[in-house]
Amino acid sequence: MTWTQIVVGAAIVRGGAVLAAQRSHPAAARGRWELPGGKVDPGETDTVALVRECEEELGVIIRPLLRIGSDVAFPPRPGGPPAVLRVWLAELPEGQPEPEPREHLALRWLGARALADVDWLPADRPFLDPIRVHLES
Ligand SMILES: Nc1nc2c([nH]c(=O)n2[C@H]2C[C@H](O)[C@@H](COP(=O)(O)OP(=O)(O)OP(=O)(O)O)O2)c(=O)[nH]1
Repeated sequence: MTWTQIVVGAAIVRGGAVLAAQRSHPAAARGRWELPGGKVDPGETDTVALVRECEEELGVIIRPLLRIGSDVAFPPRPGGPPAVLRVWLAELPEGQPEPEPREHLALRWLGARALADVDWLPADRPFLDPIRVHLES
């Protein structure tokens, strides 16, 4: 049976803004923006992977709240497994430090009106509307 690589992303919301992260690699994606997160490892649950990746990338322990949107399929890569991006709304529990860009070029908190101001990776774009709804609620 074919397996699907799940990539999890966190829409970390604070004070009406969401945290966007600027990729450093590979060259084709360098400078573009994504949600913090990464690949789910074998045997790991999605949310365990989400918390682990965010701690590695940002130095904070997030709290996932609820899934938003639907899985978005990445374009197939020759020889690679099918892969999808799956996103959770998340929060930074009180007492966590300010997120720092340990693996990204930069971090930005974007309010609803600034959401479209950065060059998001294509798979992230379908999540912008559900994120906007949460930022405006
Ligand atoms: N983490 C994350 N990855 C995303 C998003 N949107 C998007 O297209 N991707 C892509 C970029 C990567 O190809 C893949 C995520 O894998 P990753 O973050 O573990 O990538 P990586 O290059 O650091 O890992 P690796 O290939 O070196 O194992 O999904 C997003 O919002 N968050």
